Amino acid sequence: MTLILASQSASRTAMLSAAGVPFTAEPAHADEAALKAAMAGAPPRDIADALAELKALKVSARHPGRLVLGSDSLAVLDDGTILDKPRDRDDARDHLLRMSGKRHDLVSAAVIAENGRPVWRHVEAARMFVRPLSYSFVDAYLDAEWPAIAGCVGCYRIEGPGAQLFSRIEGSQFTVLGMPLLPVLGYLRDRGVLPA
Ligand SMILES: Nc1nc2c(ncn2[C@H]2C[C@H](O)[C@@H](COP(=O)(O)OP(=O)(O)OP(=O)(O)O)O2)c(=O)[nH]1
Repeated sequence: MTLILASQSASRTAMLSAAGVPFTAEPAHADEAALKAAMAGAPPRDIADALAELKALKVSARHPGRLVLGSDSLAVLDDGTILDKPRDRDDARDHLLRMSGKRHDLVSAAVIAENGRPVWRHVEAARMFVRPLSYSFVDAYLDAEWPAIAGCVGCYRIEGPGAQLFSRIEGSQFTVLGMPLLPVLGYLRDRGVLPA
């Protein structure tokens, strides 16, 4: 049985395709803003988990008997500030300068739902150590990467020139790309979607 990915994220669909997972993608069109507002002040991992669950449950309700995977990512600064995707190029510049020379966490959550109920969940964080960034570097980076990074929390494509932003990363690159892929693959093996 093929998995349904409740997402319109190019990065998430690319990850599952590259990993050889049989799936179809269907956007959830969930009201993420309302949930984020309702959970203001909650731990970022709980927010990412709840958003992933919201997407998975919404699509699962439309597909009885199918496994549905929802995912969400947040960038969390060391003072607890949560950064979403940049509104525009100036917002991306602001995000990058706020992250310059500091560590932030890229938190990615995944929830799998079946028959409208969550049956599996996992949250992971990658620790991202941004090197000190000059204004000229940031402006040249945005000249090259805007608007390609418009859909990316953290304002980088780690698989692309975004790698130049970091002195070190701790954790899985998959988590940065948009989901804790290896635990997801483990559950899919448990459920017979992938070969053991
Ligand atoms: N290709 C790439 N994408 C990244 C990177 N870092 C973050 N992203 C993307 C993955 C997700 O599409 C996006 C996180 O935003 P969300 O979790 O709200 O998902 P999005 O709205 O894109 O799609 P979805 O809610 O799943 O339909 O940021 C990266 O380094 N490379």
